[in-house]
Amino acid sequence: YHWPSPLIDQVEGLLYEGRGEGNPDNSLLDFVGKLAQCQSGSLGESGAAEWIRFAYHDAATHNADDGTGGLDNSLLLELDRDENVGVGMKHAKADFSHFPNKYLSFSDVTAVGLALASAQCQGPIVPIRAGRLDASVPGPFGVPRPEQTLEEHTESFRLQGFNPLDMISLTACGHSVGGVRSNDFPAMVPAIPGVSADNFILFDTTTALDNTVVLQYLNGTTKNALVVDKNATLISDFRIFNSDGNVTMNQLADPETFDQTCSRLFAQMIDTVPSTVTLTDVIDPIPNKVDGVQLSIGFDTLLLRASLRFINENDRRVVTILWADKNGGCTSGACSATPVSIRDVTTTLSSRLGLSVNKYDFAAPVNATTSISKFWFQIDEGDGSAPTTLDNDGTGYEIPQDRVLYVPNSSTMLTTIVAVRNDIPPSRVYMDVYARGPNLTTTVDFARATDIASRLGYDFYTYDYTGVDFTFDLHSVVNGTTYTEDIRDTYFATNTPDF
Ligand code: HEM
Repeated sequence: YHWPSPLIDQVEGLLYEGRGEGNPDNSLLDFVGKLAQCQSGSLGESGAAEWIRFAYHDAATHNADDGTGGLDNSLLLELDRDENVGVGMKHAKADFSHFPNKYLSFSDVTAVGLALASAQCQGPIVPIRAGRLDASVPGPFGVPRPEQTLEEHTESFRLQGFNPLDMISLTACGHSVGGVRSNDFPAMVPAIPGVSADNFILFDTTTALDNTVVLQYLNGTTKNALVVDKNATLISDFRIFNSDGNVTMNQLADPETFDQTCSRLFAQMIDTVPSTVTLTDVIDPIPNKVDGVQLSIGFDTLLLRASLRFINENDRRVVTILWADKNGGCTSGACSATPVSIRDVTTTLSSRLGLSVNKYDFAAPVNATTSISKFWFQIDEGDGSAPTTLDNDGTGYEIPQDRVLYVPNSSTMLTTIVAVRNDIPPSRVYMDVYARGPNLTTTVDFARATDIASRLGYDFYTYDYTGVDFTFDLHSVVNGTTYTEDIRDTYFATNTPDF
């Protein structure tokens, strides 16, 4: 791992760190807030269950014989099919769609969603890899339906890459959360007369992703509609669960076996990708991670924002950021700073791994004339050992340019403000907009922001973009050379602490 690694950085962040802003629901982009919905609603609907079903339905159209399909986001193009019926699908789509960008595919977000859903609902820890690619055309039909025969289901799981025993286990793992909705399967789940058209029969009596569904099936108390429905055609779970004489279900009655099996099969399911796709190694927590790097402009100085994240807590730890000016030295005489805040950003997943994730935030004043070329950190753990230097394996953390800078504190979700060096006037200032997806949505030119006075050798430019939730690259063209600020996010417009 070497910083920056945009894909790894983002997936690792989504998995192991929250936003730590006190009120996670403030943010459109907060996975943890959405995941409070392990169970939500009076009927027991579960956001986590919706995310897991979504992941399965996307992966389920893999064809192991020719290596096509799998977790590739083709599901978004297949949601009008009967086999993908359900309001839960639309919820999951809406939840995930705030996250993809030019580095992060929708299908990687879906995989992360499954891991977070499982962790949040006391289910197994699921190892995550990244690098999935999103399909641009729908895939074949093939998601299993309740009315199909055991033979059809066995063949369908074979094509997905699962043997008949895996089919039993994976179905039990999936059907340990959520349930069947009357709106989606009215033949199985009737509306509650006079009360609600929207009825919901849970697969088991706990909201946890645990083996209760197995135990209740084995002891005959199950209410799982796919086991006990009076229409024998629709009881696909019953046919699958007892297809080996209940040997597998009896094994899954042991909680540890259930957890290990579900971890393995969920991982296999989300790693089911077209044969042309190569996934990264499993993404483990990065011990000392730099992120949130943003050179911006304050009133008297430039401002270098950056965070250093640790996965263990230490009250005695002292962290200093140091930097070199444009010429590699420190002619301004002031090139170090201490943190402005220390935040706990532990997620359910990281806490279940025994980690205590905390961020040291810096907003370092950088002389606008001498500027900055790179930064690094000194860490004193306060335990008597010698302080250590963290410098990205010797290269330092580089700031590639200071010609075009995002100004998050002056920007809003609707108005993007950038600062552009004015010693040599740019011939063009523009941004490439990615509206939460891998593909370029549009390119727009900035206009001078006449209401913001120039300062520190920078002019200000503005653009009102009607899409409120997007990532973007900024560019300034100077003497034929294009300077670029890679992947900024409207998220920071309202969520950058005001130092
Ligand atoms: C033969 C195989 C399967 C059949 C026929 C099947 C069928 C169904 C049906 C009919 C529902 C109700 C959906 C609704 O009312 O909206 C459902 C829900 C669900 N299924 Fe499956 N399923 C199968 C396998 C799986 C697998 C392998 C997984 C995941 C590993 C999975 C995960 C889920 C989840 C999490 C829900 C609950 C969704 C919610 O509460 O919103 N299913 N399934």
